[in-house]
Amino acid sequence: MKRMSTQIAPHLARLLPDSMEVAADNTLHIAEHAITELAERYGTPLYIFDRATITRACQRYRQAFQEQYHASPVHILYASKAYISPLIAQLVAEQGLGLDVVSGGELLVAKRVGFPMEAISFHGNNKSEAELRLALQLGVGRIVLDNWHELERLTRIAQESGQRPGVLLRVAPEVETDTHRYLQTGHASSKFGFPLGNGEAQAAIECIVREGILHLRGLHAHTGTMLREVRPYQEALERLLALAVQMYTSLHWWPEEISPGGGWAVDTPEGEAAPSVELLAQACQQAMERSLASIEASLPAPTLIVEPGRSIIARAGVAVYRVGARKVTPGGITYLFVDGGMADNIRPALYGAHYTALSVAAVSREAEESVCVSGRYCESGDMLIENVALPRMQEGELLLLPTSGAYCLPMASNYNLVPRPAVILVDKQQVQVMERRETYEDILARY
Ligand SMILES: Cc1ncc(COP(=O)(O)O)c(C=O)c1O
Ligand SMILES: N[C@@H](CCCC[NH3+])C(=O)O
Repeated sequence: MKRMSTQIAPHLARLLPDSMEVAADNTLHIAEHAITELAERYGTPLYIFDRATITRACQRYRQAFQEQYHASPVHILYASKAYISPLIAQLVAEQGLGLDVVSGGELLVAKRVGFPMEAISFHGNNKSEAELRLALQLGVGRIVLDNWHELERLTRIAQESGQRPGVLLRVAPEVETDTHRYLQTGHASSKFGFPLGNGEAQAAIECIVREGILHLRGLHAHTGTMLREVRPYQEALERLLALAVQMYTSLHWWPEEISPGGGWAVDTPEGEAAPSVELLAQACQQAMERSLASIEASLPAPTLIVEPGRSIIARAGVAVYRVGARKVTPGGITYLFVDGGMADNIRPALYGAHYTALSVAAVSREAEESVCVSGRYCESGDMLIENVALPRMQEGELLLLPTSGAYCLPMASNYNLVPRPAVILVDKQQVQVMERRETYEDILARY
């Protein structure tokens, strides 16, 4: 194998999984498996996850917080909405991380692998009665309450079952973030959380504490995703702690746990590097220190919970498509049609997210043309990449899209009744099928 840095521009190499290399024949390999062979064996579109990259990302989070954050104990929960399968849940548990789930489905994946339930936070803004009952039955560590309806629903279920579930109160901390409008979650008019400014968060805490039916373990906020600044994390922590002080004064209630959520950015194809996780850990340390120093009473620093999703899994995953056709329009646009598209990756259409692509078999060949990588779906907006420079690719060649590990498959659909792709997890020893390719039988079985 050759070092990738001599074959691929450094800003592109940084987007690839740790175990990806360029072989002597100039084709891409992952964990010593030729991508061309994996595509032959498992078909395309194929999503490939690199075990080593995920493991290191988990370790990096743990180490960064161990070294930079000393104010209180820390729990790192992997946000499974970014991508989950039983194998990923197992891997994350082996690395000592907990899990953030957002539905009964994600919770059942955790259950299937015997994930420690105490290490799970159950999120969502409209958890059903059945989902709440499931969480209670499984003994989930904390249910994150989003609104009054959930509070009432869970209180009733807890009374009926005689259990006292642990809960966090999700607060909309009124913190602005510099990210796509659809990715902002902590502003005053966010759909998530109890508003802070109008006193609802305070009233909810009072209600839970006075009733004593639920065990209010702490406070939670999540301000957005693809965040490159530490400011929203600091502001969220400071506002949550200020709220805690207010509630201590009025109720003598103090949180055991506090969370500024997840949302840390990853490197972009445009060459914008994500700030380090160490920086995030330092920022949390500063915010906790500052806030606690301003409190007169001597109160213990709450355990910190962080919930990274994208920054654990995005770079570990690549999508491999086969080129089916090319078309040059009279207007001069060259389309490269691939066998997947918006149904396995809605992010470009939904958020205008940018991806880049490499030719699997001709990595270091000079770019010869600018193309629009377009999917197979019946939508003009089905463009995975509007404009990317590539060597001239022919029908049958393989195209690889880096940083496809987060929020592509979890948002995949059966649009046009196309079966969903196969997903594999690789390391040097083995290739494991995480999700078999969906079949027409699977699709028809639902009718
Ligand atoms: C409550 C909560 N926690 C954590 C995350 C994970 O975000 P990210 O994948 O950007 O780290 C999200 C998603 O935005 C979220 O809504
Ligand atoms: N699905 C989004 C992130 C939403 C995270 C959940 N609040 C994305 O692709 O970036």
